[in-house]
Amino acid sequence: MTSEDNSRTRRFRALTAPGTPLRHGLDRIVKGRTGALVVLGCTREVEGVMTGGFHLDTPLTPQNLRELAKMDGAIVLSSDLTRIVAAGVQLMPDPTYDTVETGTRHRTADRVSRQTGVPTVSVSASMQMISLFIDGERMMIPEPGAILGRADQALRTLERYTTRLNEVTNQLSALEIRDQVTVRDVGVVLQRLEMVHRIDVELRDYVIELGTEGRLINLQVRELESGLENLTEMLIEDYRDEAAGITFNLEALGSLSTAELVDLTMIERAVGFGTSDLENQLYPRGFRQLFRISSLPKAVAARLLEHFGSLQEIFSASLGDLQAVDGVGLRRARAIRDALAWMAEAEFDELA
Ligand SMILES: Nc1ncnc2c1ncn2[C@@H]1O[C@H](COP(=O)(O)OP(=O)(O)OP(=O)(O)O)[C@@H](O)[C@H]1O
Repeated sequence: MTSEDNSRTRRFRALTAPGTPLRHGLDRIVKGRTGALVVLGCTREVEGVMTGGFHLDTPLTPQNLRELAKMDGAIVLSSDLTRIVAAGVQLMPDPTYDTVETGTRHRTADRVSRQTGVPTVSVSASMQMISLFIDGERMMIPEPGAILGRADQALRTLERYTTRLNEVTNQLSALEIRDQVTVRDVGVVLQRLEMVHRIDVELRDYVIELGTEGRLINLQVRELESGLENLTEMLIEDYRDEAAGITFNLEALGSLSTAELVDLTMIERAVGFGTSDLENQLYPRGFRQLFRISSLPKAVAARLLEHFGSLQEIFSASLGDLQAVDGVGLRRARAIRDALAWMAEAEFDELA
């Protein structure tokens, strides 16, 4: 599936998520056990398969949808999903479109969606189930209760993963300050970062499917991930060194299977550390550490690194040395020295 397909599917899943008028209407139909076939747009291709029925052009409200679903035939919505264009429509898609669905309602929904490219929704009267047919696929629209259970479980996993990620990131900071970082130490952080990323993607899908009921989950996810937002970019700034053969391609982590992700040598190979020895020492530039000094403007931090070349050099710089950098006066130089001293103390405690 291309990313364009993916975002189209996400859009329609969002449109059928709890809180939308369409979903309210569909839920009422499920409760009323009547079933329905709804075409989510009225293009020329859709008009080509429509016969009979009533032309309405009435607002899409849960009540209207529920009432019109009592009639035999399909309901056709306007392409912006704000109006009901027609009801009681007989759809006549080309029967040569392959479908594995059983039951005429679901077969028709599948064929119409494939033939016209417009998504359709079927509500099964016998199974009390809502399905979305889009781009040749059928997706069940689960009940919010079922998604909430899964989302809750994923949240608990995310909580464990972010705690561990914070732990290994703090350990990495301590080692960076001691100048004792190895490929293994960075590999462990990347491993944990990717695990958090994967569970985050899963949770984002749940949030979309839950619609308005997903707001709390969304807040909890943001809360758990606060402070981790720029970690990927900072690690790249610190460790990518093309000249030394360290490609540090973090996108490659996404191609590792779950089994491969637990193996640090696979991570090292995918990302590209320029060595296969996990105990090999690495020399971070120090972006991540400097950006932790809140009073220091980012531009000045970047200039400091450019001037000194590495965090270790900044650590051993005198007040006078620091002031040689554009934007650093005596006060700022003192603030940098104090912050670094404080950091060193805190990080040595971390390793103790
Ligand atoms: N080609 C079609 N165009 C419009 N509506 C249709 C079409 N085919 C089926 N339907 C609608 O689906 C209804 C149920 O048909 P049928 O019992 O064959 O479906 P089903 O797939 O077994 O559905 P369910 O899972 O709801 O029992 C029909 O009464 C009609 O309202």
